[in-house]
Amino acid sequence: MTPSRTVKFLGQEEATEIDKELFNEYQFSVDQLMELAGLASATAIAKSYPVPANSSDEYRVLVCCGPGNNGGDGLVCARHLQLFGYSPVIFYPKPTDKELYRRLVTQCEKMDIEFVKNAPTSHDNSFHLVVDALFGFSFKPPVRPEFQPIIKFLKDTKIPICSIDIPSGWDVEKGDSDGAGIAPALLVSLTAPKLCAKSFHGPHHWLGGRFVPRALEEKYQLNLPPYPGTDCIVKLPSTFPISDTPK
Ligand SMILES: NC(=O)C1=CN([C@@H]2O[C@H](COP(=O)(O)OP(=O)(O)OC[C@H]3O[C@@H](n4cnc5c(N)ncnc54)[C@H](O)[C@@H]3O)[C@@H](O)[C@H]2O)[C@H](O)CC1
Ligand SMILES: [K+]
Repeated sequence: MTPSRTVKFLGQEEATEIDKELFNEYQFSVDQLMELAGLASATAIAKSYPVPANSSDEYRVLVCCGPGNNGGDGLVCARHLQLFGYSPVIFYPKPTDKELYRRLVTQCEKMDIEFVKNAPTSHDNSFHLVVDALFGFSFKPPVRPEFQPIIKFLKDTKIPICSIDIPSGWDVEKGDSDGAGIAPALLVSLTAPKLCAKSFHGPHHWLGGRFVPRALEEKYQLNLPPYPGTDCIVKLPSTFPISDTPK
């Protein structure tokens, strides 16, 4: 029988296990993978929402960053978005006191990327896009009180949301089970989609994080689609053939 080539959806535990294996067995550093994750995210955004040619208006993007590695991906993404011609503004309410994060913040500050202190309100229409880099695959519901205002903004806003790895606030495995969560227009799944991606019905689903060694892909039977040429992202169909459930 021909082996199934449908991409695998990861449970929370398996995503964590693969992440650990990349760091411990394959000896990647967080900085390396975060740079590729953030670059893939910015590339997916640029492919889906290009800056209009010959426009003199700023293309403002609000990048909301959380306290973990998902937030780090957001800081990297903001830096690349600026290099791609966007005008990112960062909301980073709980900066992580670790050297890696301090360096990422310094890089953004030195590139004149603005940091805002207050969570935007749903009346704020000054942005063309919002990047959701609040929580990734380590999120455990419910959202703690300090992040509720920004999640409320993401639920209420009409501005297209681009989520990195997980739509924030969604259960990593059950997804948006009650339909009351945020509704991103774009999702960049990193390494492989997580089970929650089955609830994603937006128009732009990308796979990024082109750093998975072949042996690791085979060990976890990820069945990743081929990346075209030298691209760092590949488009995933919005509706997947469902073949995998966590063991
Ligand atoms: N292998 C890969 O694909 C890589 C992915 N990357 C990105 O890393 C995140 C996972 O990062 P991690 O640090 O493990 O966790 P999170 O960012 O998801 O969040 C942890 C952070 O959030 C807090 N938190 C958890 N639950 C709640 C809650 N209910 N309310 C409020 N706060 C919460 C927790 O305390 C932590 O502070 C992955 O998704 C990718 O985006 C890497 O960058 C590269 C490798
Ligand atoms: K996210």
